[in-house]
Order: sequence, then structure tokens, then C-alpha cells
Amino acid sequence: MPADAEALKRLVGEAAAELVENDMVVGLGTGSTANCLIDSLGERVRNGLRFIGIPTSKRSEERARALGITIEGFDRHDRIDLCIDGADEIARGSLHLVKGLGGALLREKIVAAASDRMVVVADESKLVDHLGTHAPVPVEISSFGWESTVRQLAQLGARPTPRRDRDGVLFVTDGGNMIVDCAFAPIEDPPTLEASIRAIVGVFECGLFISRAECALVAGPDGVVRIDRG
Ligand SMILES: O=C[C@H](O)[C@H](O)[C@H](O)COP(=O)(O)O
Repeated sequence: MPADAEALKRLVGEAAAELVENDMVVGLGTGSTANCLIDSLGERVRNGLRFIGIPTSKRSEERARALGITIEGFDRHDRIDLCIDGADEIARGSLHLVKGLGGALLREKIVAAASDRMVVVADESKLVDHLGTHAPVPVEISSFGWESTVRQLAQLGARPTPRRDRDGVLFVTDGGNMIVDCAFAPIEDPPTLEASIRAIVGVFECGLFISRAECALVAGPDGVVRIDRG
């Protein structure tokens, strides 16, 4: 079995692509693992699969379109049958997630919320006992008044860092907003923290995904394991 990270992502992308059936409406995630899923779906489309993709970012949309996947939007669809997306951390048991290191968390959460089922795909390095162990919680905020919003995030106990590119320019999301990466000590109560972050005026969404994933497909040296929410 492949052990390097890229091979594991391809493996889990292939496994997740098998969940898609003809005529489904499918939320397409963002990130390197979701890219492997999209590539595998492109292969299946070449072999005759028909489905509609609703992407969670401009880059996933471009990748999917280039592979011949049909892309539509919420103007055509009220509900999504299945959303498949990556994660930065997956809590064992609860399957609460941290997402958004790729900057797509707001669109990802909108798509997840509109989906009947969410399946998260990852390699085993993303499994943790407590969220916040390795990854900060990305928070998408308004660029107007961002300094005030950042101060309020710090009052929740975070060490907030506005995300910038290599040249020091503030990162801009697909929706034209900012991201603040909020490092917390391991998070004891993710649902309460999510509610507290979302209550701050100026915050659009945070990268904590609470009880949204029905199951995780996790790739390791022994293959892909399905973990259901406990
Ligand atoms: O904004 C990005 C997304 O939440 C990604 O799904 C997440 O960062 C995982 O990305 P990757 O599969 O590249 O580790």
C-alpha cells in the first residue's frame, strides 16, 4: 500500500469518487485531497458517469470544468445529495472538523449545510484526539473593521494571526473577505467555541465544522478505512 502523503490522497480520492452515482448533485470540496477526488470523478465522467457538481471554490470549479464535470449552482438546486471535502483536522469519535487552511471555509460550510450527507476525506495524519492540536481555526471576517474583529477573537483566548501571502499582502478569499488564523490550545468544547466565534460581529464563518460529517474516509498504509460518527 502507498505510504507517502500524495499517494494516500489519491487512494482516498478514488475511494470517495465511488460514492457518486448517476444524476446526483455533489458538493465538490477544496484542497489537495479534494483535488484527487475531482480527478477521480473526472475519470469516471470520461467513463460515462453523469452528475452535477457544485464547487466550494473557484479553483475546484476550474479543475472540475477542465475535466468535463458539469457545474451548476444554487440557482438550479435547493439541496445537494452528497458533499465530499477534505479537512485540516478530524476529531476521532465526534468527527468535528477544522477546515479552511486553504481559505475556502465559508463556501465549504454553505455547501455542507445544504447537503444531505457530508463525507470527509483525508490521510491519517489529520486524525486528532482534540481539535486545535496542530491546526489553527481559520475565521473568515469582513475586511472592514478587521482590527476590531481580531481583538474580539483574542478575547476568546485565541492567538489570532491575519493571513498574508509571502509578500505580506493580506489574503483575500473567493468572496473578497479576510482570514484570521486563530490558534487555541487544544479545544475542549468545539461546539461552544464555534458559537462564540460566530457571535462576533464582523465574523462570517469559522472553520469549525460541528457534527456535519456523517463519516470519514481515512487513508493509511493499510488502505482506506471508513470511520462513522460516534
Ligand atoms: O480551505 C480549505 C479546505 O478546508 C481544505 O479542505 C482543507 O484545508 C484540507 O486541505 P488538504 O486536503 O489540502 O489538506
